[in-house]
Amino acid sequence: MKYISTRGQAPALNFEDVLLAGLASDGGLYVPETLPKFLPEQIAEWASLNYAELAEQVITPFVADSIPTQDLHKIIQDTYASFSHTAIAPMQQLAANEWVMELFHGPTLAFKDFALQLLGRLLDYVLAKRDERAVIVGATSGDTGSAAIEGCRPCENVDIFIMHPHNRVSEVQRRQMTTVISDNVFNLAIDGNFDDCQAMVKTCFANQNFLQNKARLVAVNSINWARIMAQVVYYFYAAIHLGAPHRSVSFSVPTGNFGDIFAGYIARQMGLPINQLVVATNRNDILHRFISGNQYAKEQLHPTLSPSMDIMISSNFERLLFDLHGRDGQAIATLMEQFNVQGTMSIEPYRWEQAQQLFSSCRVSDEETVATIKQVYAETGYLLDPHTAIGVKAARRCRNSQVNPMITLATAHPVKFPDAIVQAGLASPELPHHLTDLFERQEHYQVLENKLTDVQQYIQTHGRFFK
Ligand SMILES: Cc1ncc(COP(=O)(O)O)c(C=O)c1O
Ligand SMILES: N[C@@H](CCOP(=O)(O)O)C(=O)O
Repeated sequence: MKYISTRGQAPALNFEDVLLAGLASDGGLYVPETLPKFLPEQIAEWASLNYAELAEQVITPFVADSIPTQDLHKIIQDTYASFSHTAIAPMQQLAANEWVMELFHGPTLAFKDFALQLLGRLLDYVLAKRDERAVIVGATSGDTGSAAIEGCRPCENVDIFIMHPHNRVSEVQRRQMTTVISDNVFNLAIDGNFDDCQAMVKTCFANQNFLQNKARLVAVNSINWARIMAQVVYYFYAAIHLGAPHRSVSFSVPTGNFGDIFAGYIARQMGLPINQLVVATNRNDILHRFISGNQYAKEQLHPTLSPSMDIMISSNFERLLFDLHGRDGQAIATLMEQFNVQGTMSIEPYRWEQAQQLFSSCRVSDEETVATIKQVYAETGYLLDPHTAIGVKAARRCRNSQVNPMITLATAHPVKFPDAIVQAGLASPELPHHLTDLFERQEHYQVLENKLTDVQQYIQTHGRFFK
């Protein structure tokens, strides 16, 4: 399968090169040139598969030209063996036709493990085969960081530098990253917000001279197509569980960088009967303002009780725009340039209306988040994390059918965000066994100014490949 850039000027690549590429050389994001499509009969045959078996079916067409079947089989089996629940992504029913899918049974207790446990193994495999070394530079609002560290730390040929916004992630999230002591793991607390960190990652890809040809630069954020690919699987898993392909389902997705919900959009393009995708945002609502009013405009970023979604510039939104513009790379290059200069964009109404046919959106305040945690707990005894609560609230407000099951993605375990749980008047759950001593472990991280040159210099002076 070939992958092309959303800005139309970078060379088409195969999966292996896309995995290692991060951003395309023209600043765009890679997407498959054509998506694999599954027929209803084929999807129906998958009803008896477990998660890893299903993942193999869904992922194979994306990687077949780079990874032999038996190697992929082993990589996927190992990936999901690291999860603590035998169902991998269990479903919980809240009410009639209302479900949550728990995506927090991986090692770092957030949905990021689904893709980053796989991505680490794929990287290790490809780098070893090519005898190459990689420097990962990643940005996190809290969850990608620890999942990437956990997924990539065992990779012999990888150094991993993760930037998080200083004092803007939860203490559990910070400790999950900073207590990992390994000579290839580096945590940087940046005096800025997540957008600042993400912008530095993208600038590093645009100009890689700072690496002095010592290693290649690799992305662990959802700009890397492999992240999206792995996340497509659980949409199939949930939908089949609830009757697909014979029944359509809807999803509500707590959204920040638009990666997770974009994976749902891709699943639908591949043949999964999805009726509605609800974009659930916190106060940082740029995506809600686009879906509801065709206005994609930068505003100040505010800290909230759902810190992982404190994001303004949503990387994967460009992938959706590409499709809405008939996959015209030049049009996207022009649009993104306009957005970079003016900080705002709208698209032609007929294109926006096309998006509205599938996507709905809702902004949920901190007060509503806390009230939802409280309400759902009172109704069902089930404890939501604040991000999932935003998804549930948005689902209840936006759903366009009571007949199709509505599934909210439970993107993180509540133990990661005790502030919101306590504000809801509830007791924060206990840390799972492998993290019980998290608060006693020693932390290692470097606070840096929000300056690219400082970050790059840090990488040069600390990275193993520069010695
Ligand atoms: C717990 C949690 N929920 C939701 C999101 C939003 O996901 P996405 O950025 O893929 O839209 C994130 C971070 O990305 C997260 O960490
Ligand atoms: N919420 C994320 C932000 C980064 O998003 P990504 O999906 O592009 O890696 C986080 O927790 O770090």
